[in-house]
Amino acid sequence: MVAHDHICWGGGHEHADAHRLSVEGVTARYGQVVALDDITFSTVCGHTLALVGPNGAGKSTLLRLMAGLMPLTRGSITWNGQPLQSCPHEIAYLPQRSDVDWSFPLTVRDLVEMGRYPSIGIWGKFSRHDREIVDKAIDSLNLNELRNRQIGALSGGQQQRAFLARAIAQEAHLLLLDEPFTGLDLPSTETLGGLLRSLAAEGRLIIASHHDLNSAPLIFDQTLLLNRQVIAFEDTRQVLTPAHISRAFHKEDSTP
Ligand SMILES: Nc1ncnc2c1ncn2[C@@H]1O[C@H](COP(=O)(O)OP(=O)(O)OP(=O)(O)O)[C@@H](O)[C@H]1O
Repeated sequence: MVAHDHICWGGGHEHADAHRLSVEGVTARYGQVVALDDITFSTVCGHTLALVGPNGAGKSTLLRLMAGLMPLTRGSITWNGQPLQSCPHEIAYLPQRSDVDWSFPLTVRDLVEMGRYPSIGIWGKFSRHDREIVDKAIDSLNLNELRNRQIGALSGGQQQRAFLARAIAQEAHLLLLDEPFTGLDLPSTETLGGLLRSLAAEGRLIIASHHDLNSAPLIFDQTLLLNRQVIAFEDTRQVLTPAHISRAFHKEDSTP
């Protein structure tokens, strides 16, 4: 059950048998543009991981690669040693809000039910078990009162919660979120941050692109700082140092 309204401090919640994501030597191009060059990192469920870097650093590209929405030029992405693309049911991808057609006629419940499609197929029949999972996902994200509302008529924070409910209904362990905090006010940011920490503590791996360096340590226990290449990776407080940030954002390093 996810019902936290606060941002908590501290490290991730690793379990001995946690699922492992490994990204090794990943390179990706758009034509002649090298968007990512030799990216390597590895982590396990139980963590919230921020992708931080300047505009054009490759954050969205890395999320799209992991979601299987574009091909790798080189390298591999594995989930417990298997190609990640062989486990599509494990991946829930939440695009940037600007990439979603909010005018599409879809209620919150319709959206959350879509989380069951990877298991039952688009034309599959909903069982009582599927309906229970959908109800539970809606309930756990406090969306009961909004279940029949069109997704275009939700606030930004409610829209993110609806997409998270879909991911929970899917029973995915890897949640890939593209700039989920963009446009949210402080209370909504705190609510969503607390939810992400709770979802990770329940055994999922949350990876999100993030622009706000101040809130990053409050929400994410791990950070991958990148600018086409990896600048630093590991605990957020050790990654987001002035020296690393200067390197990533191409500023002068003012540290002695
Ligand atoms: N469809 C595309 N065609 C060509 N080049 C692209 C395309 N999408 C992204 N790029 C380029 O790939 C690089 C990485 O872009 P990406 O969107 O992954 O960066 P980002 O870190 O998510 O940026 P932002 O913070 O601005 O969202 C940039 O140089 C960008 O111009």
